[in-house]
Amino acid sequence: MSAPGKGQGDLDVVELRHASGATAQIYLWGATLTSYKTPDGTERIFVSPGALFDGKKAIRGGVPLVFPQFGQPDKAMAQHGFARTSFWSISSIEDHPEASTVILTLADSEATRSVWNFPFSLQYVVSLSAVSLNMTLRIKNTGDAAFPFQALLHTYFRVPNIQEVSVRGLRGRTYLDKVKGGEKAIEAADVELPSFTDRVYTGGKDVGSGDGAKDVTIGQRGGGAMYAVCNQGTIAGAPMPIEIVVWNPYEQASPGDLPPPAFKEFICVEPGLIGRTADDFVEKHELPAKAEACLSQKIIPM
Ligand SMILES: O=P(O)(O)OC[C@H]1O[C@@H](O)[C@H](O)[C@@H](O)[C@@H]1O
Repeated sequence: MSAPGKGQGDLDVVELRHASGATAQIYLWGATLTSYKTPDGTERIFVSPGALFDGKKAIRGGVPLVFPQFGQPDKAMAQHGFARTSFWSISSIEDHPEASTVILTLADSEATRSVWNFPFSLQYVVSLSAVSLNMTLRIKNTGDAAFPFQALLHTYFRVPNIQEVSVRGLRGRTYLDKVKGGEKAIEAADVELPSFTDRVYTGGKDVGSGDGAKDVTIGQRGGGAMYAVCNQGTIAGAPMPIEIVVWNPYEQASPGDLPPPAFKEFICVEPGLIGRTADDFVEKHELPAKAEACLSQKIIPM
């Protein structure tokens, strides 16, 4: 039976337990998913051994939610926004034969309005089945005027060794290389990460067509896939191209709460609604008054 409980630092968590034996754990602090185990008991998500569970700093690892900004274009707001450093509320926890599901919510408050003055409500649906984990962030503009926003699911996938990982499905897409000062290039091959990597892949023309072309797989170089990942997004009902951030800091850029060599054990592959045009991340998306945006990632461990 899925249920709320207590996690590290005495923080509130929801434990999802599906009848198949699959489990997941989501902290109300940041609505951060910190564990996803398949029915065989294998952990699929990485959390840093240096992660803080103090209700102050974002949890390093898991699946932090990035909203309403990516990075820090607006210096008055924290990097990656406030969703990952807010206390969320439980709306429902349900166990059904096909899936166990939790719904968490967050709405604007004095604290959020002081850094981003828009009314909104977020709903985060995490659904665990025998074969997959599905995370969907719904963003509702509850106000009377459109607002600009960005959103990502900042997933830290657990991998045996970052140096042996390759990401398939991004070939042919333009990317912005943050390690090279924002230089643009077209991806010619499967993505490998032999060193510090921080790239934003644009949503290709094929992306969002609903034909499965948006799928990305994470696997061993020259070997089999470890994860099939399906990323989708809509704004006001219209399918959107989904950008994908691929990040691993190696030792060079590991932050303080990620003590080396912990970087070896994950790859971030983060679907996002980042920029309004396919190759421009400067102009944010707009969510019209009363409209809803939706961003989801489905993970199928192989
Ligand atoms: O340290 P943070 O705020 O969690 O961010 C981690 C990384 O998140 C990625 O999404 C960004 O592309 C990186 O530039 C950033 O360093």
